This record gives sequence, C-alpha cells and structure tokens, in this order.
Amino acid sequence: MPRIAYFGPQGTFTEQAARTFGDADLVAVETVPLVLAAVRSGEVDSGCVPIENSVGGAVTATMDALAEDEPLIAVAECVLPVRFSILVRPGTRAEDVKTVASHPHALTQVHDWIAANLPNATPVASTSTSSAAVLVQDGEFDAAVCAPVAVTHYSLETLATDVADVDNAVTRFLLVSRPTRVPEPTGADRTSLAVVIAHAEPGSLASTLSELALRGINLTRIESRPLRGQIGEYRFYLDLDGHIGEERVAGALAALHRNSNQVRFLGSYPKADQSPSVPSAKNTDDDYQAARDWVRRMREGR
Ligand SMILES: O=C(O)C(=O)C[C@]1(C(=O)O)C=C[C@@H](O)C=C1
Repeated sequence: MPRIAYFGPQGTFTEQAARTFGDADLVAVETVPLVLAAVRSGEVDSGCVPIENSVGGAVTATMDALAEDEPLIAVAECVLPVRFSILVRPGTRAEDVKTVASHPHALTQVHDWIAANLPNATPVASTSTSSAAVLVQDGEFDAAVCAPVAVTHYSLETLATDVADVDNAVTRFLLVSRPTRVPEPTGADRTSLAVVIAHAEPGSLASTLSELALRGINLTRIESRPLRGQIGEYRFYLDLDGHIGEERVAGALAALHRNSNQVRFLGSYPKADQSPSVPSAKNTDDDYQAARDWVRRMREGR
C-alpha cells in the first residue's frame, strides 16, 4: 500500500483530502514543510498539502516549500468544501471561551461568527486546525476551530457545528511526489509552474504571459512570493489549463525555459472539477504537427 504523509495531526481537512486519493497508509506530519521533506527523503511515496482556500487565498507555507530544495511535482488535486466545528473541553460554555485557536486560514473563515458568538474570545493562530484541538485538550486554549471529524479523535465536545462566514468556501489540496513520469493527459488537466523572471527588465512578466496567450493557453491562477532577498524580487506561480504532454503547453514551457531566469515544473495533473481544457483554434496537437510538417517540407524543397 502506498504511504501518504499529510499535514496533521489526525482530523485535519488535509487528512480528509488525503483519503480521497485512494487506499493508502496515512502518516500525520506536523507542518507542511515536514510533509514535503518526508516525500523528498523517500520516507513516504507522496504527500498531501493544502495549496489555496477560496476565502483565505494561497497557503504560503506550501508555495514556499514547493519552490525550495529538491523538486517535487503534483500528481493529483482535490477540492473540499470547508465548514467548521467549534470544539471545547466538556462543559465549556460559549461565554467561558477566552481564547479560540486554529490555523490562520480557518480563523479568517470564521472571523464574523466568532465576533457574534464568542464575544469574550481572542483568536490565536495554531499550526493546523487539529493542532488547535490538541492544545484545547491540553488546557492551553479554550476552543478550537476544526474539521467536524476532529471531534472523533480528541476528548472534546462540539460547541457549534456548520460554522462558516462564507457559504461554499473550498480548499484545494495537492498530492505531491518525487519527480516521476507525469500522469497521462486526460483532456481536463492543470499544469503548475514557479517562474523567476528578470526583475529589472521592463515587460518581463508581460512577455512571460504572452508565451501562454500566443498559444491560446488559459492562465487560471497567478501568485507571487518574495524571493527572500531584495524587496521587488519575486517568484511567480502560474497555473495553466492544459498538460505538458500537449504541444501548445510543451511549447510554452520551452519558451519560458529559454526566457526566464528559472522555471520549476510543479506538475501536470487532472483538474478536480474535470472541466475540459480545450485548445483554442489552431492550437491543437494536430495543428502543431501540420505546421512542423510544412516547415520540414520547405526545408527539403518539397
Ligand atoms: O488545518 C487544517 O485542517 C488544514 O487542513 C489546513 C487548512 C488550510 O490550510 O486552509 C485547510 C482547510 C481549511 O481552510 C483550514 C485549514
């Protein structure tokens, strides 16, 4: 059975995401960088980590850890709806709650609910939703904002459930592995990249994006993170509709490799929503093949 490390401890949303990737031995790991370290060292076959939330945005710990050290690639993704339970030690009433702990993304998603329902509580950041449950169990904080399933793992009770400021909030998770043959194109794929471009060169981001636009490739996400050196130096994370096995995507990646300071391929994998990645007119593999055949005929004088 494959071994999958996930951002734990037991009962996180990330554990629920890991369970969607099929039968596996699941290994709870304390932080996102440590999940990725376990994959890089070969201790596990793959790792499940959150990448973005529809309310709180990018999970920066994941983005930074994917761009550093030995390369890893995403081989699958999963999108889960996010609604929370508030867990407390048995007998705690809402008015007793002075501190409420959780992952910063979870706190962002229940900010208004806490203000309205736990008026005496100060929010406190923890490494994950379930690590907050552990801290409440240990008596360090009064309440934890958790995945509903967390109550089955800890000696706590549910003070409130189905808590969310924003209906339909979702988190996207990635299953990452050491570089391996990418999954075959399915016709509904996403490709992820991290690109470092010339910071001082006017138009360098525009020309990077032009390589995609020229080939009719839809950009589905762009984020930047500082390179941790000078102010003004960033790494750009791009998600594209399409698969490295398609001519248009392979052509764009090759152009970025020529023109950027650094490109890290972060995987081509099936999209969770299975929405088709349809090449625009004149950008199918057949169009590229026909164009190459024409160039060959011209070279050969045929
Ligand atoms: O702490 C967890 O339970 C996680 O899986 C992390 C995470 C996140 O990073 O966004 C996942 C989903 C929720 O939005 C809150 C926290």
